Amino acid sequence: MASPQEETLLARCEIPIIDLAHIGTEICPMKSVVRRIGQQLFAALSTKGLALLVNHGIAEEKLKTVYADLDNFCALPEGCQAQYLCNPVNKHGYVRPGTEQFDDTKKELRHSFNITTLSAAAMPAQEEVPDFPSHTFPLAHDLTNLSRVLLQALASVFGLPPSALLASHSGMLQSDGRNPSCMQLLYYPPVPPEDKGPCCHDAIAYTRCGAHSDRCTFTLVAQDSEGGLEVKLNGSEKWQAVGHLPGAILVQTGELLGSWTTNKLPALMHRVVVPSGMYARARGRHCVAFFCHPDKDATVPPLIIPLAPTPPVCAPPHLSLHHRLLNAAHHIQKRFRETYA
Ligand SMILES: O=C(O)CCC(=O)C(=O)O
Ligand SMILES: [Fe+2]
Repeated sequence: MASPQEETLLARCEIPIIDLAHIGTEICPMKSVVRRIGQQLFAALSTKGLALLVNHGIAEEKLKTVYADLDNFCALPEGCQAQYLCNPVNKHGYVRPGTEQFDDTKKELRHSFNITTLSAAAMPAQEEVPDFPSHTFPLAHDLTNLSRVLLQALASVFGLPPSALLASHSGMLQSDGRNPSCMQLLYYPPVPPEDKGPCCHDAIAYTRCGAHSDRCTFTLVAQDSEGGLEVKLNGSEKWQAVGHLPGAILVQTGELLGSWTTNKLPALMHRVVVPSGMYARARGRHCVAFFCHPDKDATVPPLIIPLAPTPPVCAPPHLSLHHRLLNAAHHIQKRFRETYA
């Protein structure tokens, strides 16, 4: 389980919770609800960098099925997994532990299966992971639709027509190479027993995911109850455990939203640490992260940033003025080169 309840941001009521009930559909959302969500999202992302979404309509069962499928994939022989290794061009496929490193000082224990194209031919065969595409593709559609709702909500708060940010993110998971959005299935295996834990000086340094901010507009994160996700809230240098609200989906600010808003909505620094408890270390953790990206050729219309009291903000070190001048595609290519071995 997560670290003791009182130690998490959630238990201290420090994470804004946004209720998406009565939103309507992604094609025809209720204008007044979209406006309210936009205001709540802006307040949450400008002051904290993250929010929890509830009543989003994505059934927990769908996530659990996908977590089980990923377990099955990770249990396949290496030779079989090798057929599905991540394609360097479209980034679709399996990434072995240690291949994508955010922290060079530790070994990162993480399997990921990236879904960037909804083509059954690019997925493990039926005899390897039964029904993998029919379990994952509907979830990818749901997360794309949820992202579209949030893009409309953000457009409303930035004084833009509802379709403005949808237009710059029109290629999400369209499988035509126009847009790098990705649904990433993550499995963090149990910590090897030779890693003695934080109290031992000669411990082998493992972690689950090193500190970073995401290179997208925003990220949606669904996780199991194992815990380990930590964040630095906007303006703070302290790592704090997020905690787990069953059924909720986290939204966290990515680097592009940070740069478009001149850091009024700064990218959230986050990491996933190995748990300290012996039993928790012996269990794996599952997560689905949906990285919502703009189209590669997108230009974002000028945003009217609402006046909101925001605490002083620390930009992540890699967000320089030079970075803000790069277009979306350059930015993403540069960050992939930095993190993929
Ligand atoms: O596992 C998580 O909760 C977050 C993973 C993550 O930050 C990432 O893959 O970018
Ligand atoms: Fe991340």
